[in-house]
Amino acid sequence: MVITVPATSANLGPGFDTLGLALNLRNEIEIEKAEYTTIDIYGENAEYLKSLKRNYFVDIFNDIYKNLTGKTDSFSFKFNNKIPLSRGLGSSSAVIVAAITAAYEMAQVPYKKDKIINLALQYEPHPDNITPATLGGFCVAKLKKNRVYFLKKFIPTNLRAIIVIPKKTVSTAKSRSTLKTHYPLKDVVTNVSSTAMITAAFFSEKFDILRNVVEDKIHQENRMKIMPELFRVREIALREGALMSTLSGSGSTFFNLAYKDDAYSIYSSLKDNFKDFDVKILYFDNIGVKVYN
Ligand SMILES: Nc1ncnc2c1ncn2[C@@H]1O[C@H](COP(=O)(O)OP(=O)(O)O)[C@@H](O)[C@H]1O
Ligand SMILES: N[C@@H](CCOP(=O)(O)O)C(=O)O
Repeated sequence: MVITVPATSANLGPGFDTLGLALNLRNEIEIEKAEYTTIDIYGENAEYLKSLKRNYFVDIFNDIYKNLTGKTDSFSFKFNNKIPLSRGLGSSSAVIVAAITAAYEMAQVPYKKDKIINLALQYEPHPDNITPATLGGFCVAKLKKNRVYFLKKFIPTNLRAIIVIPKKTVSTAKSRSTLKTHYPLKDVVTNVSSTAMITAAFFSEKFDILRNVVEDKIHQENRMKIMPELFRVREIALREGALMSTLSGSGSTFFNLAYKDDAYSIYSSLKDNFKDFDVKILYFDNIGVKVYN
């Protein structure tokens, strides 16, 4: 069995722990029953992942598989990773969602994708990566009494993502611990209104308005201070015609949304100005986690 899962860009600026979308940059995992467990890792951060005593995917897969079957069978795992770790592209969510889905598939227990999302919460307590990683598209998600409520919108094919990936890693957990717990009412209103406008823009496909309504007062400026170059990334992207330019998740990646006809000029300007960063033009993913038997 082969399972693939997309990278995700969460928050989209003001939509902290709420908004996220899926990118066509996918991890691929090949799993077969075996006489004894083997793990082969290729692609992004392969040497680091091979150096770890435990594998996050295998641990989650075995947990869920044992809960479903009562057994601890052996499997061969072959990872071909395209999502860089700890760069704000939802690598941990991709692992969680793929591992849970794979366990259900190998256990041959029927499931719906909302089951995957709600089970993933036990490993990642914010739904803004796990929801688009599971469903694809643009997702708005709310956590209430340990259950995720979500809506998904297909992202039209005339849009592109231009992502700027610094070498610097950011641990999401550590980054979250630095955030304030109390905010002035005016800042809260800024985030509420901006998040509502972004959601409405995606659902109505009225994207031009994004140039004027994306503001965040909760986390971005604080997080971007660890890499001041990111303020310049945003300035150049918006100058070159990006519809919105936001920190991707907890960072360090910056996410830029553009019409496909504007994407290359934004890409070129960013590539010319940030030679040490990896800059990519990506299609969006509207499928989410996918299984090929
Ligand atoms: N492909 C992978 N295989 C195994 N573990 C992974 C993989 N991708 C991510 N992880 C785990 O998730 C951690 C990164 O999670 P996190 O700090 O939330 O970064 P991100 O912003 O990419 O989600 C890694 O340190 C590793 O423990
Ligand atoms: N809402 C979360 C999103 C984290 O995304 P990641 O891709 O950095 O894991 C947060 O802002 O902490």
